[in-house]
Amino acid sequence: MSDDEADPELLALLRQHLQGKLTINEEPETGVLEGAEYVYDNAIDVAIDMRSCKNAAAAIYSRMQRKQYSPTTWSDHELHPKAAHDGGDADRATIAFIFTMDLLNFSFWSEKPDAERFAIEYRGKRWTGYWSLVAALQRALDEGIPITDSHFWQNEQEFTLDVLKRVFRSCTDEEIPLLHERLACLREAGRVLYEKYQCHPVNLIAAANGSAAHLVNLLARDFDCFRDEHAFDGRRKPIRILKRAQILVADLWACFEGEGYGEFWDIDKITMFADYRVPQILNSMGCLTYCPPLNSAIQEKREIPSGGSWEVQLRACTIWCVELIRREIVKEHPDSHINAVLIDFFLYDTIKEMEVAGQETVPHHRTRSIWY
Ligand SMILES: Nc1nc2c(c(CN[C@H]3C=C[C@H](O)[C@@H]3O)cn2[C@@H]2O[C@H](COP(=O)(O)O)[C@@H](O)[C@H]2O)c(=O)[nH]1
Repeated sequence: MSDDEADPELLALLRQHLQGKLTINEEPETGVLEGAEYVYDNAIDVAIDMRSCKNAAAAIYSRMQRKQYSPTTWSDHELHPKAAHDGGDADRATIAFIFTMDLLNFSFWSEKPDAERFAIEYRGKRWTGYWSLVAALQRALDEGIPITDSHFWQNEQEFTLDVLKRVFRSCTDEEIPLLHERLACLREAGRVLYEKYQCHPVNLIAAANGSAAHLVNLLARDFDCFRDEHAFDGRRKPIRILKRAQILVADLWACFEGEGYGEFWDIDKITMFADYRVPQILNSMGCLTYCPPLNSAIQEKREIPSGGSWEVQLRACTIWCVELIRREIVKEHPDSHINAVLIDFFLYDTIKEMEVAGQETVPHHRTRSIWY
């Protein structure tokens, strides 16, 4: 066959595709990692130190091994719901809990001293930060408030701002940040679940056909409050961070231990979750470094605008930094089942242990938004 004659088999495939008879199995992609690398390549205020990343990879791997870190670690936390693994009503309730939790999983940081910051009293303990959210939801359910029911979220007579205030009532004088925004997230989610998913997030999972990336894309497509993407540096396409959409998929995967409602064949496509804690520990390990003005803003606990160049560079470079650490671990330990989700969970839990032990060496950055 001369060079200018096309391969007849390829022509036949192309003809079938054009006639819609052939669906080339396009693997869903979220685009998060592509955007993170683009920002890293164009960042001037945030940098990644490769030597520190190599050292961090070795330290993280050995500590994860020692702690036998796995998806089951998620359920070890006393406040997290436990999967029944039978696909019945209990598991549906767990899905509704995790969906509600990750709708509201943002912005708990406070400038007040520990004794005065927003805190939830539950099961005889004071919970702050992310755990205050989980405690508040568990307490509401114990008190008969159907806070995880999407019908309730849409009922403006029954579910008022005052009811949400009660759900998040603090044992200090400080209220939970962004209370109105949290109500708006629940109202929107209730409407979308009613319009598209027969009022329950279990139908969202079904629509994803076992793909983590597809579920993330459905969340970003259908819910404004999950569409965590931002303009950067004049680039035509926004940078997709999708932190709460991704952590929702990861929490389902971890809670159900990769089975049943937590089974995603492409879970390794999920990146770390760009919050305000993981950048903090990566900065303290020397992996992530900032230009002097940004570093001063963080050290002096000045607020950094949501969606601004500094903040997008910080979040995207954190995603890329964890990806480099993941690649380093996989290169040194090809048989390890470590993915970005487990590295992220491990880093978050580690910085929280450091916080409790008073061992934080650098502050986390302060941005107030519904994205993280
Ligand atoms: N990247 C990342 N960010 C995470 C988490 C979690 C909790 N995940 C649990 C599930 C499995 C893990 O083992 C954890 O036990 C919360 N956050 C975010 O941090 C911030 C809260 O910080 P603070 O106010 O100090 O509690 C806020 O943006 C919140 O969305 C995580 O895992 N990864």
